[in-house]
Amino acid sequence: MLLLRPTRAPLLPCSTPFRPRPSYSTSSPRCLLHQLEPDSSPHQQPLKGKADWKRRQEGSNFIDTLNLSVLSGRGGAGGVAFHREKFKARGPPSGGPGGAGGSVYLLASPTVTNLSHLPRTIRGGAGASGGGSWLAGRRGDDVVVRVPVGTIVREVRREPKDEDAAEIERQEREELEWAYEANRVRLAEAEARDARWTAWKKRRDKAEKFGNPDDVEPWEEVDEVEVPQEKLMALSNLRKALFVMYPQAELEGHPHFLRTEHTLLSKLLSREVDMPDPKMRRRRRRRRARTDEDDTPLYLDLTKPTPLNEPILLVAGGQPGLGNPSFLTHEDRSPKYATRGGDGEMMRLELEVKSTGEVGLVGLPNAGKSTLLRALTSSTPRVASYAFTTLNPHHGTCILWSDGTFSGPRASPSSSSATDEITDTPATPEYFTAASPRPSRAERRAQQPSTAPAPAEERSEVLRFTLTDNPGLVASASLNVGLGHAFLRHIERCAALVYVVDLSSPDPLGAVEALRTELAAYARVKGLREGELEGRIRGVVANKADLFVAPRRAGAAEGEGEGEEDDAAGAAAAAETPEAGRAKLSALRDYVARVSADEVSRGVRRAEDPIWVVPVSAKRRENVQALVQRLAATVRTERERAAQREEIEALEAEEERLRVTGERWLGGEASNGSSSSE
Ligand SMILES: Nc1nc2c(ncn2[C@@H]2O[C@H](COP(=O)(O)OP(=O)(O)OP(=O)(O)O)[C@@H](O)[C@H]2O)c(=O)[nH]1
Ligand SMILES: [Mg+2]
Repeated sequence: MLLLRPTRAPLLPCSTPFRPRPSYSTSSPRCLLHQLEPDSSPHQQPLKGKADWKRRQEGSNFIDTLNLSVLSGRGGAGGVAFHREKFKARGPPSGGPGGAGGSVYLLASPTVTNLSHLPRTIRGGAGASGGGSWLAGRRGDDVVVRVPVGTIVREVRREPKDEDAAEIERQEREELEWAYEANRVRLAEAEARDARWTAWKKRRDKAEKFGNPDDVEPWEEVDEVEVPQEKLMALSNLRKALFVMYPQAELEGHPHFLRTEHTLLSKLLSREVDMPDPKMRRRRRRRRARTDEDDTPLYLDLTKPTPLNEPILLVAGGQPGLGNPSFLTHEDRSPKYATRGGDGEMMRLELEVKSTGEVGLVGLPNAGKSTLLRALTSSTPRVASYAFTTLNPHHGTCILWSDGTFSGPRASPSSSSATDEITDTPATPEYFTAASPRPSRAERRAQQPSTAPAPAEERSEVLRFTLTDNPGLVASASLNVGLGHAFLRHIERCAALVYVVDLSSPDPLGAVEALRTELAAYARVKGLREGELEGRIRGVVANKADLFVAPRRAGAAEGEGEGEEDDAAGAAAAAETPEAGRAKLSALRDYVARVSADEVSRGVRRAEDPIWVVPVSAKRRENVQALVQRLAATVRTERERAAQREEIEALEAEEERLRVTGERWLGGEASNGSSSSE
């Protein structure tokens, strides 16, 4: 997590210091900050557009990569006002402080699944100006950007060309120096005039009291010192950007005002506060570095949901301006000026969502991944008998109960649909094609049984894990061919992967081989460890096993002798006998065992993680119970390993902390020792 406010001085010392909103904690360490990932390769950009286009064609507005700008709001100006009351003609200054600008925060939320709800530019609200009667201006509205869990956030810095930046910087600095110089001359002049006036007034009062007032020379104004026009101009411009004046206030020769101005200009010169940008000449300022070593581009990997009360600060809102009571001093009883608010900041971000399911389903198009997800969870991805039905990842939760059954979170235990065959999703939604109009909600409610389903016998939840159905992989997806990386990025995060192959296809072994090759190639392209993705494969689901069962053969046999077409169908069906299915399955098992052993020997896979093979029929939900048991065992092992890894990391971090502290302590002792010996 990030610091929520930069530790930056307000424009001027102020009796009411700016405080962040109390609901946000500022204590979280900035643990996820890394250097920019090396692989944000520009060649992915056109294909990203292609993936989004294809999704839109299918009527989906899923967006998993997005470039956006976040801008925080400007702080409101302080108010310049004086209290007015009956019988009190000249009340004290009563301008309220301005409102702070709105900040922009980031929150990884499990309630969003993609980035389609985000506009390209996100702005925090501007703070309102302070009013009279000590009324503070309204704070600018904070904005919380919600992104899915699993989003990677990278800051993109587009620095202006070196010469431009240097030229603007030089010009700004020169104008500041001129303004400072002009202010210094005018301040010295005003202070001298003030001193002269005090002395003259004293003499005149004395003469009026004790002698002849005519002895005192009349008051004479001294001509102003010549200051070059451009310096006066620079001072006047900066004054407009820094202060709000009371209408028709004469502050030109006012020593107290000039002194305040001098303080502020000195702070600008020493870079304690930022230069104001009244003309938005440089558009918006980049996010300020919180500390010197903190000026690396932001990189966040949001693998866990962010606590709601601790959103991550992206850009802080502008500081509020101070009202004129802040400048009340013994000498200046009616300050006729207030400061303007600080500018907001801007940051350009590149967001990339990488899904974080625990078990990812990987397979060629049409293998039945979506059908399998529908069979195991209550998620309802589209199912159809053509390739690339699924274009973005779908998540589902599988719950295992103590009585050995399983269900998705919404599935009712008594629901009969748990055993129904999963049919393909109709191309056109039913309510467009249905002859009779769709029943109203009231009618549907009336049709429902009046009594609630009987509660299931006592059972408790044993395990709950998430499954991700991913779009189908094609050959050369790792080279970003087709919609390659747009699909592959979503399997990078799954703790365990499972291949789904169509057992009825001519070459299921070839399918496994193709998937392995793609994963290995993608891992290489992404600079992952060798075998990183292949090593995560835990099993193979041999789907569509129902196509090998007797009824089909029997159905085909019925058609025998009814013509040539039927002969062809009969031949195809003959290939799909249970014996053929068993032969294919055992060939697949042998092949997978060989692959597994090979990966163990290459050091990519642990010996205790051989790849299992489970034949299922996702469509008919047959043998899925055995599959769930396998998946549950895998998830349990992975969770144990993750917990162990976290423990080891925590221990290492603690060791490192002790080492650094010890070194500091020993270093301190050594230097003390040497100084005492001297
Ligand atoms: N007979 C039979 N058909 C199945 C089975 N599983 C899936 N199918 C059919 O296979 C076709 C493709 O299923 P999908 O679940 O859409 O396949 P997919 O792998 O998600 O495909 P993509 O999303 O395009 O990658 C559909 O027509 C399903 O009805 C099964 O176990 N048996
Ligand atoms: Mg699918």
